[in-house]
Amino acid sequence: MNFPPLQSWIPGSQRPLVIAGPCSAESEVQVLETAQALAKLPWVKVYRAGIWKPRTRPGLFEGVGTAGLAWMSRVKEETGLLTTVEVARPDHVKDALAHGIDILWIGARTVVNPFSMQELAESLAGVDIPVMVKNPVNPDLKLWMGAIERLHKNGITRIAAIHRGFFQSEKTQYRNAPLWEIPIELMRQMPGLPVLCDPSHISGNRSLIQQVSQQAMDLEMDGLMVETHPDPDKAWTDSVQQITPESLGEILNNLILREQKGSREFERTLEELRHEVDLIDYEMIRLLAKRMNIAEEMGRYKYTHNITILQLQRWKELFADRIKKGNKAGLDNRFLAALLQLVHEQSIQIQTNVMSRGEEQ
Ligand SMILES: C=C(O[C@@H]1C=C(C(=O)O)C=C[C@H]1O)C(=O)O
Repeated sequence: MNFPPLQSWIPGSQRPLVIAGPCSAESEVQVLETAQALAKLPWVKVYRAGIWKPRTRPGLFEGVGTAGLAWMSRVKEETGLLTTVEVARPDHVKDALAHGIDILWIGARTVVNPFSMQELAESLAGVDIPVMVKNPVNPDLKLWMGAIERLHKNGITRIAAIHRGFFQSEKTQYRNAPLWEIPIELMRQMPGLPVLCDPSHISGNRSLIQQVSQQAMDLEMDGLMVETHPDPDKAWTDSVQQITPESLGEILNNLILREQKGSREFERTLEELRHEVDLIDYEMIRLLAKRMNIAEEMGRYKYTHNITILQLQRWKELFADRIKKGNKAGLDNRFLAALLQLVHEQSIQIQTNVMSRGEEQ
Protein backbone atom coordinates (compact mmCIF):
# COMPACT_ATOMS: atom_id res chain seq x y z
CA MET A 1 0.00 0.00 0.00
CA ASN A 2 1.23 3.44 -0.92
CA PHE A 3 0.49 6.47 1.21
CA PRO A 4 1.23 9.97 -0.10
CA PRO A 5 3.17 12.02 2.46
CA LEU A 6 1.31 14.61 4.56
CA GLN A 7 3.10 17.47 2.81
CA SER A 8 1.45 16.43 -0.45
CA TRP A 9 -2.05 16.93 0.92
CA ILE A 10 -1.55 19.66 3.50
CA PRO A 11 0.15 22.61 1.82
CA GLY A 12 2.94 24.18 3.82
CA SER A 13 2.85 21.60 6.58
CA GLN A 14 6.03 20.98 8.52
CA ARG A 15 6.70 18.60 11.33
CA PRO A 16 4.78 18.70 13.58
CA LEU A 17 1.61 19.26 11.62
CA VAL A 18 -0.87 20.54 14.18
CA ILE A 19 -4.61 20.03 13.94
CA ALA A 20 -6.46 21.94 16.61
CA GLY A 21 -9.89 23.12 17.58
CA PRO A 22 -12.62 22.43 20.07
CA CYS A 23 -13.76 19.00 21.10
CA SER A 24 -17.27 20.10 20.09
CA ALA A 25 -18.51 22.96 17.99
CA GLU A 26 -20.82 24.78 20.42
CA SER A 27 -21.69 28.06 18.70
CA GLU A 28 -20.61 30.02 15.68
CA VAL A 29 -18.88 32.56 17.93
CA GLN A 30 -16.92 29.88 19.81
CA VAL A 31 -15.93 28.13 16.57
CA LEU A 32 -14.71 31.33 14.90
CA GLU A 33 -13.02 32.80 17.98
CA THR A 34 -11.03 29.59 18.50
CA ALA A 35 -10.08 29.46 14.83
CA GLN A 36 -8.90 33.10 14.74
CA ALA A 37 -6.60 32.45 17.68
CA LEU A 38 -5.29 29.17 16.27
CA ALA A 39 -4.60 30.67 12.85
CA LYS A 40 -1.90 32.80 14.53
CA LEU A 41 0.10 29.66 15.40
CA PRO A 42 2.36 28.76 12.49
CA TRP A 43 2.16 25.00 13.09
CA VAL A 44 -1.64 24.88 12.92
CA LYS A 45 -2.78 24.10 9.40
CA VAL A 46 -6.03 22.26 10.04
CA TYR A 47 -9.03 23.17 12.17
CA ARG A 48 -11.01 20.43 13.87
CA ALA A 49 -14.40 20.48 15.58
CA GLY A 50 -16.74 17.72 16.65
CA ILE A 51 -20.10 18.20 14.92
CA TRP A 52 -21.63 14.79 15.67
CA LYS A 53 -20.51 13.48 19.06
CA PRO A 54 -20.68 9.78 19.91
CA ARG A 55 -21.69 9.72 23.57
CA THR A 56 -21.60 6.67 25.81
CA ARG A 57 -25.13 7.26 27.11
CA PRO A 58 -28.01 9.10 25.48
CA GLY A 59 -29.21 12.41 26.80
CA LEU A 60 -25.82 14.13 26.85
CA PHE A 61 -24.88 16.83 24.31
CA GLU A 62 -24.61 15.00 21.00
CA GLY A 63 -23.20 17.80 18.88
CA VAL A 64 -24.80 20.66 16.99
CA GLY A 65 -25.08 18.56 13.83
CA THR A 66 -25.23 19.88 10.29
CA ALA A 67 -25.64 23.51 11.43
CA GLY A 68 -22.01 23.44 12.58
CA LEU A 69 -20.75 22.64 9.10
CA ALA A 70 -21.64 26.14 7.90
CA TRP A 71 -19.52 27.53 10.77
CA MET A 72 -16.61 25.40 9.52
CA SER A 73 -17.00 26.90 6.05
CA ARG A 74 -16.70 30.35 7.61
CA VAL A 75 -13.54 29.26 9.44
CA LYS A 76 -12.03 28.29 6.12
CA GLU A 77 -13.05 31.53 4.44
CA GLU A 78 -11.86 33.76 7.26
CA THR A 79 -8.65 32.04 8.35
CA GLY A 80 -7.55 29.89 5.40
CA LEU A 81 -7.24 26.89 7.71
CA LEU A 82 -8.27 23.54 6.27
CA THR A 83 -11.19 21.95 8.10
CA THR A 84 -11.83 18.47 9.44
CA VAL A 85 -14.77 16.81 11.20
CA GLU A 86 -15.47 13.35 12.53
CA VAL A 87 -17.79 11.21 10.45
CA ALA A 88 -19.38 8.00 11.63
CA ARG A 89 -22.11 7.35 9.06
CA PRO A 90 -22.49 7.73 5.30
CA ASP A 91 -24.97 10.61 5.80
CA HIS A 92 -22.30 12.47 7.81
CA VAL A 93 -19.89 11.98 4.89
CA LYS A 94 -22.47 13.34 2.48
CA ASP A 95 -23.16 16.41 4.63
CA ALA A 96 -19.47 17.10 5.24
CA LEU A 97 -18.67 16.86 1.53
CA ALA A 98 -21.60 19.09 0.63
CA HIS A 99 -20.18 21.75 2.97
CA GLY A 100 -16.66 21.59 1.55
CA ILE A 101 -14.95 20.00 4.55
CA ASP A 102 -11.35 19.27 3.49
CA ILE A 103 -10.44 16.21 5.55
CA LEU A 104 -12.55 13.62 7.34
CA TRP A 105 -11.65 11.69 10.44
CA ILE A 106 -13.07 8.47 11.77
CA GLY A 107 -13.32 8.05 15.52
CA ALA A 108 -12.21 5.23 17.80
CA ARG A 109 -15.74 4.01 18.42
CA THR A 110 -16.38 3.62 14.70
CA VAL A 111 -13.05 1.99 13.88
CA VAL A 112 -13.91 -0.89 16.26
CA ASN A 113 -16.80 -1.88 14.04
CA PRO A 114 -15.90 -3.46 10.68
CA PHE A 115 -19.51 -3.11 9.43
CA SER A 116 -19.46 0.65 10.06
CA MET A 117 -15.99 0.93 8.57
CA GLN A 118 -16.99 -0.96 5.43
CA GLU A 119 -20.10 1.19 5.02
CA LEU A 120 -18.08 4.38 5.44
CA ALA A 121 -15.33 3.20 3.09
CA GLU A 122 -17.92 2.35 0.42
CA SER A 123 -19.56 5.74 0.83
CA LEU A 124 -16.15 7.27 0.06
CA ALA A 125 -15.50 5.28 -3.12
CA GLY A 126 -14.71 7.71 -5.92
CA VAL A 127 -14.42 10.65 -3.51
CA ASP A 128 -11.10 12.46 -3.52
CA ILE A 129 -10.69 13.43 0.14
CA PRO A 130 -8.05 12.63 2.78
CA VAL A 131 -9.19 10.58 5.77
CA MET A 132 -7.63 10.24 9.21
CA VAL A 133 -8.26 7.07 11.17
CA LYS A 134 -8.09 7.04 14.96
CA ASN A 135 -7.05 3.83 16.66
CA PRO A 136 -9.89 1.59 17.85
CA VAL A 137 -10.91 1.90 21.51
CA ASN A 138 -9.36 -1.47 22.36
CA PRO A 139 -5.68 -2.22 21.78
CA ASP A 140 -6.18 -4.21 18.58
CA LEU A 141 -3.72 -3.28 15.86
CA LYS A 142 -5.48 -5.47 13.29
CA LEU A 143 -8.73 -3.50 13.61
CA TRP A 144 -6.80 -0.26 13.09
CA MET A 145 -5.05 -1.66 10.02
CA GLY A 146 -8.30 -3.18 8.77
CA ALA A 147 -10.00 0.22 8.82
CA ILE A 148 -7.11 1.73 6.83
CA GLU A 149 -7.17 -1.16 4.36
CA ARG A 150 -10.93 -0.82 3.80
CA LEU A 151 -10.48 2.86 2.90
CA HIS A 152 -7.49 2.12 0.68
CA LYS A 153 -9.44 -0.58 -1.18
CA ASN A 154 -12.11 2.01 -1.94
CA GLY A 155 -9.63 4.37 -3.52
CA ILE A 156 -8.76 6.61 -0.56
CA THR A 157 -4.96 6.85 -0.42
CA ARG A 158 -4.40 10.10 1.42
CA ILE A 159 -4.70 8.52 4.85
CA ALA A 160 -3.19 9.31 8.24
CA ALA A 161 -3.51 7.36 11.46
CA ILE A 162 -4.21 9.13 14.74
CA HIS A 163 -3.01 7.55 17.96
CA ARG A 164 -5.45 8.52 20.73
CA GLY A 165 -4.61 5.84 23.29
CA PHE A 166 -6.52 2.73 24.34
CA PHE A 167 -9.12 1.75 26.87
CA GLN A 168 -7.66 -0.20 29.77
CA SER A 169 -9.54 -1.22 32.89
CA GLU A 170 -6.44 -0.62 35.01
CA LYS A 171 -6.47 3.00 36.22
CA THR A 172 -3.36 5.01 35.35
CA GLN A 173 -2.50 8.69 35.17
CA TYR A 174 -3.76 8.69 31.56
CA ARG A 175 -7.35 8.69 30.37
CA ASN A 176 -6.38 6.31 27.57
CA ALA A 177 -3.30 4.15 27.96
CA PRO A 178 -0.76 5.23 25.32
CA LEU A 179 0.63 1.70 24.65
CA TRP A 180 3.17 3.31 22.31
CA GLU A 181 4.27 -0.10 21.03
CA ILE A 182 1.00 -0.35 19.04
CA PRO A 183 1.47 2.76 16.86
CA ILE A 184 5.15 1.81 16.54
CA GLU A 185 4.09 -1.58 15.18
CA LEU A 186 1.64 0.19 12.84
CA MET A 187 4.53 2.29 11.49
CA ARG A 188 6.57 -0.89 10.98
CA GLN A 189 3.78 -2.71 9.18
CA MET A 190 2.52 0.23 7.10
CA PRO A 191 5.67 2.15 6.20
CA GLY A 192 5.08 5.64 4.88
CA LEU A 193 1.70 6.00 6.59
CA PRO A 194 1.61 9.39 8.33
CA VAL A 195 0.92 8.95 12.05
CA LEU A 196 -0.33 11.74 14.28
CA CYS A 197 -0.83 11.72 18.02
CA ASP A 198 -3.85 13.02 19.93
CA PRO A 199 -2.34 13.95 23.29
CA SER A 200 -5.68 15.33 24.53
CA HIS A 201 -7.43 11.96 24.60
CA ILE A 202 -4.39 10.07 25.84
CA SER A 203 -3.93 12.55 28.69
CA GLY A 204 -7.52 13.29 29.62
CA ASN A 205 -5.97 16.08 31.62
CA ARG A 206 -4.30 19.22 30.36
CA SER A 207 -1.28 18.86 32.65
CA LEU A 208 -0.04 15.82 30.69
CA ILE A 209 -0.36 17.22 27.17
CA GLN A 210 3.16 18.64 27.00
CA GLN A 211 4.82 15.41 28.00
CA VAL A 212 2.69 13.20 25.75
CA SER A 213 3.30 15.55 22.79
CA GLN A 214 7.04 15.39 23.41
CA GLN A 215 6.94 11.61 23.52
CA ALA A 216 5.06 11.58 20.19
CA MET A 217 7.78 13.74 18.63
CA ASP A 218 10.53 11.51 20.04
CA LEU A 219 8.76 8.53 18.49
CA GLU A 220 8.90 10.19 15.06
CA MET A 221 5.20 10.90 14.75
CA ASP A 222 4.28 13.45 12.11
CA GLY A 223 1.92 15.69 13.99
CA LEU A 224 -0.53 16.37 16.78
CA MET A 225 -4.28 16.75 17.08
CA VAL A 226 -5.03 18.87 20.13
CA GLU A 227 -8.38 19.95 21.57
CA THR A 228 -8.51 23.68 22.17
CA HIS A 229 -11.22 25.93 23.52
CA PRO A 230 -11.26 29.67 24.32
CA ASP A 231 -12.54 28.90 27.84
CA PRO A 232 -11.76 25.23 28.50
CA ASP A 233 -13.42 25.01 31.91
CA LYS A 234 -16.71 26.04 30.33
CA ALA A 235 -16.46 23.58 27.42
CA TRP A 236 -19.56 21.43 26.95
CA THR A 237 -17.46 18.28 26.45
CA ASP A 238 -14.01 17.11 27.60
CA SER A 239 -13.43 20.29 29.61
CA VAL A 240 -10.58 18.86 31.71
CA GLN A 241 -8.38 18.03 28.72
CA GLN A 242 -8.97 21.09 26.55
CA ILE A 243 -6.49 23.96 26.49
CA THR A 244 -6.61 27.52 25.23
CA PRO A 245 -5.01 28.36 21.88
CA GLU A 246 -2.41 30.34 23.87
CA SER A 247 -1.44 27.31 25.97
CA LEU A 248 -1.19 25.29 22.79
CA GLY A 249 1.25 27.90 21.45
CA GLU A 250 3.36 27.54 24.61
CA ILE A 251 3.33 23.76 24.44
CA LEU A 252 4.41 23.82 20.78
CA ASN A 253 7.15 26.34 21.55
CA ASN A 254 8.47 24.09 24.31
CA LEU A 255 8.64 20.99 22.13
CA ILE A 256 12.12 19.75 21.42
CA LEU A 257 12.32 18.44 17.86
CA ARG A 258 15.17 16.00 17.79
CA GLU A 259 16.97 14.94 14.62
CA GLN A 260 16.35 11.52 13.17
CA LYS A 261 19.98 11.03 12.31
CA GLY A 262 23.17 12.34 13.90
CA SER A 263 26.69 13.15 12.74
CA ARG A 264 28.95 10.38 11.40
CA GLU A 265 30.73 10.26 14.75
CA PHE A 266 27.38 9.89 16.54
CA GLU A 267 26.20 7.17 14.15
CA ARG A 268 29.49 5.26 14.64
CA THR A 269 29.13 5.24 18.43
CA LEU A 270 25.47 4.28 18.12
CA GLU A 271 26.47 1.39 15.84
CA GLU A 272 28.95 0.15 18.45
CA LEU A 273 26.30 0.21 21.15
CA ARG A 274 23.85 -1.52 18.81
CA HIS A 275 26.40 -4.24 18.21
CA GLU A 276 26.53 -4.85 21.96
CA VAL A 277 22.74 -5.01 22.07
CA ASP A 278 22.74 -7.52 19.19
CA LEU A 279 25.11 -9.81 21.08
CA ILE A 280 23.02 -9.58 24.24
CA ASP A 281 19.84 -10.38 22.30
CA TYR A 282 21.48 -13.45 20.72
CA GLU A 283 22.59 -14.57 24.17
CA MET A 284 19.06 -14.06 25.53
CA ILE A 285 17.63 -16.12 22.67
CA ARG A 286 20.14 -18.91 23.30
CA LEU A 287 19.34 -18.93 27.04
CA LEU A 288 15.58 -18.81 26.50
CA ALA A 289 15.77 -21.76 24.11
CA LYS A 290 17.87 -23.64 26.67
CA ARG A 291 15.35 -22.88 29.42
CA MET A 292 12.46 -24.08 27.23
CA ASN A 293 14.32 -27.29 26.39
CA ILE A 294 14.63 -28.01 30.11
CA ALA A 295 10.92 -27.25 30.61
CA GLU A 296 10.18 -29.74 27.83
CA GLU A 297 12.31 -32.39 29.50
CA MET A 298 10.49 -31.68 32.79
CA GLY A 299 7.18 -32.11 30.95
CA ARG A 300 8.17 -35.60 29.80
CA TYR A 301 9.39 -36.47 33.31
CA LYS A 302 6.15 -35.21 34.86
CA TYR A 303 4.11 -37.15 32.29
CA THR A 304 5.98 -40.39 33.04
CA HIS A 305 5.40 -39.93 36.79
CA ASN A 306 1.86 -38.57 36.49
CA ILE A 307 2.67 -35.18 38.05
CA THR A 308 0.81 -31.92 37.32
CA ILE A 309 2.31 -29.26 35.07
CA LEU A 310 1.71 -26.22 37.24
CA GLN A 311 3.80 -26.24 40.38
CA LEU A 312 2.38 -23.27 42.22
CA GLN A 313 4.76 -23.25 45.16
CA ARG A 314 7.83 -23.34 42.90
CA TRP A 315 6.33 -20.66 40.64
CA LYS A 316 5.53 -18.38 43.61
CA GLU A 317 9.01 -18.72 45.06
CA LEU A 318 10.72 -18.31 41.69
CA PHE A 319 8.64 -15.21 40.90
CA ALA A 320 9.39 -13.55 44.25
CA ASP A 321 13.08 -14.39 43.99
CA ARG A 322 13.48 -13.05 40.44
CA ILE A 323 11.59 -9.85 41.25
CA LYS A 324 13.88 -9.29 44.23
CA LYS A 325 17.01 -9.95 42.17
CA GLY A 326 15.71 -7.83 39.29
CA ASN A 327 14.94 -4.98 41.66
CA LYS A 328 18.49 -5.08 42.95
CA ALA A 329 19.73 -4.97 39.37
CA GLY A 330 17.61 -1.86 38.75
CA LEU A 331 14.94 -3.46 36.55
CA ASP A 332 11.41 -2.11 36.57
CA ASN A 333 8.96 -4.33 38.52
CA ARG A 334 6.15 -4.27 35.99
CA PHE A 335 8.48 -5.04 33.13
CA LEU A 336 10.07 -7.93 34.98
CA ALA A 337 6.74 -9.34 36.17
CA ALA A 338 5.37 -9.27 32.60
CA LEU A 339 8.51 -10.93 31.26
CA LEU A 340 8.47 -13.69 33.90
CA GLN A 341 4.78 -14.33 33.29
CA LEU A 342 5.39 -14.64 29.57
CA VAL A 343 8.24 -17.10 30.11
CA HIS A 344 6.15 -19.12 32.56
CA GLU A 345 3.20 -19.19 30.19
CA GLN A 346 5.38 -20.54 27.40
CA SER A 347 6.99 -23.10 29.69
CA ILE A 348 3.50 -24.33 30.71
CA GLN A 349 2.48 -24.45 27.04
CA ILE A 350 5.50 -26.56 26.10
CA GLN A 351 4.79 -29.01 28.91
CA THR A 352 1.12 -29.14 27.91
CA ASN A 353 2.13 -30.02 24.36
CA VAL A 354 4.44 -32.79 25.59
CA MET A 355 1.69 -34.25 27.79
CA SER A 356 -0.97 -34.12 25.09
CA ARG A 357 1.40 -35.90 22.70
CA GLY A 358 2.00 -38.44 25.50
CA GLU A 359 5.76 -38.27 25.36
CA GLU A 360 7.51 -40.38 27.97
CA GLN A 361 10.87 -39.44 29.30
C1 LIG B 1 9.24 -25.78 34.86
C2 LIG B 1 8.31 -26.18 35.73
O1 LIG B 1 6.94 -26.14 35.43
C3 LIG B 1 6.19 -24.95 35.55
C4 LIG B 1 6.98 -23.86 34.99
C5 LIG B 1 7.88 -23.16 35.75
C6 LIG B 1 8.93 -22.28 35.10
O2 LIG B 1 8.89 -22.09 33.90
O3 LIG B 1 9.85 -21.82 35.81
C7 LIG B 1 7.78 -23.24 37.14
C8 LIG B 1 6.84 -24.00 37.76
C9 LIG B 1 5.80 -24.74 37.04
O4 LIG B 1 4.60 -24.02 37.15
C10 LIG B 1 8.64 -26.66 37.09
O5 LIG B 1 7.85 -27.43 37.63
O6 LIG B 1 9.72 -26.30 37.59
